[in-house]
Amino acid sequence: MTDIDPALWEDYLVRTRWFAAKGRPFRVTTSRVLAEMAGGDGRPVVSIHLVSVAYDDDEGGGETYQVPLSAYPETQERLAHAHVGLAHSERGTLHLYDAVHDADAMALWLDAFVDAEDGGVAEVGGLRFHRVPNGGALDPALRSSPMTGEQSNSSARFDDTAIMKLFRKVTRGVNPDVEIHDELTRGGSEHIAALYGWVEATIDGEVVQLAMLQEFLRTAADGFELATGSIRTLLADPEQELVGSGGDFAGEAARLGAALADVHAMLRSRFPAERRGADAATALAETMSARLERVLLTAPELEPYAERLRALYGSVAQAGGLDVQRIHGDLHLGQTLRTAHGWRIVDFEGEPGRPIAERALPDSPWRDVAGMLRSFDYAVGVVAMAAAGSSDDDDARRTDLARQWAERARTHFVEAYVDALLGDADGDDRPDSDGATRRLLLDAYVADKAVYEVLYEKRNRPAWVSIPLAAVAEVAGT
Ligand SMILES: Nc1ncnc2c1ncn2[C@@H]1O[C@H](COP(=O)(O)OP(=O)(O)O)[C@@H](O)[C@H]1O
Ligand SMILES: O=P(O)(O)O[C@H]1O[C@H](CO)[C@@H](O[C@H]2O[C@H](CO)[C@@H](O)[C@H](O)[C@H]2O)[C@H](O)[C@H]1O
Repeated sequence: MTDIDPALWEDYLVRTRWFAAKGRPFRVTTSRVLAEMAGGDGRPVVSIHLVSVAYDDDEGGGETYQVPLSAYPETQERLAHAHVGLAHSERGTLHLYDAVHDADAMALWLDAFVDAEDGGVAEVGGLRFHRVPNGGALDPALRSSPMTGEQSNSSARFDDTAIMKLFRKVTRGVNPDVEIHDELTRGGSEHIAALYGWVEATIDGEVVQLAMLQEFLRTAADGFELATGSIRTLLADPEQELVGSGGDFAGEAARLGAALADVHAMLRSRFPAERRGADAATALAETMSARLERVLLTAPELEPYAERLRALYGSVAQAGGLDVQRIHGDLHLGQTLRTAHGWRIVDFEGEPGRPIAERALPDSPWRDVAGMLRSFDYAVGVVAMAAAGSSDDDDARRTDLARQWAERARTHFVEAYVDALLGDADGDDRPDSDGATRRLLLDAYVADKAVYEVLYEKRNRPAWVSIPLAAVAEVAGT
């Protein structure tokens, strides 16, 4: 494959969901072909490109993205929606498509995983395909289809058997999603999708992990869809009482809280975890304050709440200590799936905006708990936004019911989490489980997440900024 014109990459990147730079000025600095998998038998040649971008704004910085392309000498009507552009090679003009959408291309990944066999490794075109011992059996006849949800990465499922997530932002070293899934799979966690394998390569002597293969959860329903569905059910009949109605989410929220506590307990036992001293609380407060000051530059609408938030973070600095362990790091309802066998948590990659090395550091589990609390609030906010404009006499009652829904979901989630935490076999009182510290940390993490979301929404879904802004106003007590 010959080099691809930077203008083609720039035009393509802004059309994708996974490109993080929405609205920021950027340029493609380099692109290179990392690996190439030969086609044949009606399959395309697939080349895996690494495309680096630099940002031309005050924030600066840059990222490298993985872009696998399938190349055909003729245009492919079936892939029109995934067309990337044209390239010129010694083989003539090639029509390039996003390989994740191309079942004939994804078959090359599947074949390589099949060749790796249980617990083994296969090398194909510069990539290493690893299979975990006792992972699922893989049939080479499985057919892939791309997942269609809003994603930071790109996934394709192989029928009902497995799902492969291709990491879009590429960083050197172990990917936290692979690392955590590997440990939790070995530990036999019931609340994740088991890891089947992963793909990696070596660049300048360092490992980069490019994709992850997991159990496909056939009966899964997205947690955020379930929550918004439950609110819609509730509001459809504003006469009804929440408790005991079909729209009450308290039971699901409690089961989710217990599932998170179980995952946290296993993470505590399989990764470093410790009680840190006063310095850790001060450092946490500084990190939260630094985020606030950074986001204020782009979101001046946060200014009226800034003083109160600084005071809240100031109290965190006085907390005296902090229990830390490996956590999820970007937990929200969209990272949870309700299956016939209970809740599962997915996507342990951490917060997409943070450097990968930072995401693997031990952190407070209350960050995850707060992430879920924010998500209950989002579910209510999204339903309210969809209903805006259509007003009737029951509006006040609906607002009240939605508020009750969020309150019950929050309370049941946290109570079940804390109950499971305190009932943990180790019997000690970690992490930060005294009530006052917990409430302080939860408030601060909720505020910090809402501040993060203000920036996230401004860049990705400007119409949604009002949801986290309202949360900031609430936590700032204004
Ligand atoms: N093991 C799985 N089985 C079924 N669906 C899954 C599985 N893992 C993820 N999904 C679906 O794919 C979506 C995106 O997965 P996720 O890991 O969150 O990707 P990203 O890192 O791109 O955000 C999830 O919200 C879920 O709907
Ligand atoms: O799932 P990702 O790792 O890509 O997380 C990013 O995108 C999320 C949106 O898809 C974003 O989550 C925010 O919106 C959700 C509703 O769509 C809501 O449930 C979350 O509470 C809210 O934070 C997440 O913040 C971002 O990192």
